[in-house]
Amino acid sequence: MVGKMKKTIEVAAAVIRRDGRVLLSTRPEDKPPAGREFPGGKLEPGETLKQAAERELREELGVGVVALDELFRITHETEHAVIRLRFIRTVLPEGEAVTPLEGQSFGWFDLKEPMPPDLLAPDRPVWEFLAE
Ligand SMILES: Nc1nc2c([nH]c(=O)n2[C@@H]2O[C@H](COP(=O)(O)OP(=O)(O)OP(=O)(O)O)[C@@H](O)[C@H]2O)c(=O)[nH]1
Repeated sequence: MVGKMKKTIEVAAAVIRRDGRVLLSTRPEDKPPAGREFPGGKLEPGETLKQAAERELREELGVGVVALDELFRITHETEHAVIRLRFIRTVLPEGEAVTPLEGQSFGWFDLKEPMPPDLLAPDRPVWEFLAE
C-alpha cells in the first residue's frame, strides 16, 4: 500500500562464542526465510533485549544463558517490515546441553573457516567482524 508506514520489529540475536567458534542454528522449516542465524527472536512487548534473548534461547534450544551487552545493531527492510537486529553477547554456561526444541539444527562454527553459505544475509557482516 502506497505511503503506509512499515512496522518496526526488534529482534534479539545471541552471539555465543566458545573456543573460537560461534553457535548458529537453522531456522525452523515452517518459519521462512530458510537459513542459518544467530539464535533468538522478536522482543515481546515490555521485554528488554536481555530478557528476550534469554527467553528465546530457553524456548528454542532449552538452555539457560546469560545475555550481557549489545554488540551491534543492523537494520534491514523486508517488503512488510523494518527489522532491527540487535546482537547481544551471551554466555552459555559450561555443561548446559543444547536441545533444539523447534525442529532446528544447531552447530558450532569455527570463525577461522569461511562463513557458512546459508548464513542469513543481514548476519554476514557480524560474522566478518567476529572473525577478525
Ligand atoms: N533470530 C534471528 N533472526 C534473524 C537473524 N537475522 C535475521 O535477519 N533475522 C530475522 O529476524 C526475524 C526474527 O524473527 P523470528 O521468526 O526468529 O522471531 P520469533 O522466534 O520471535 O518468531 P515468531 O514470533 O514468529 O514465532 C526474522 O525475520 C529473521 O529472518 C538472526 O541472526 N537471528
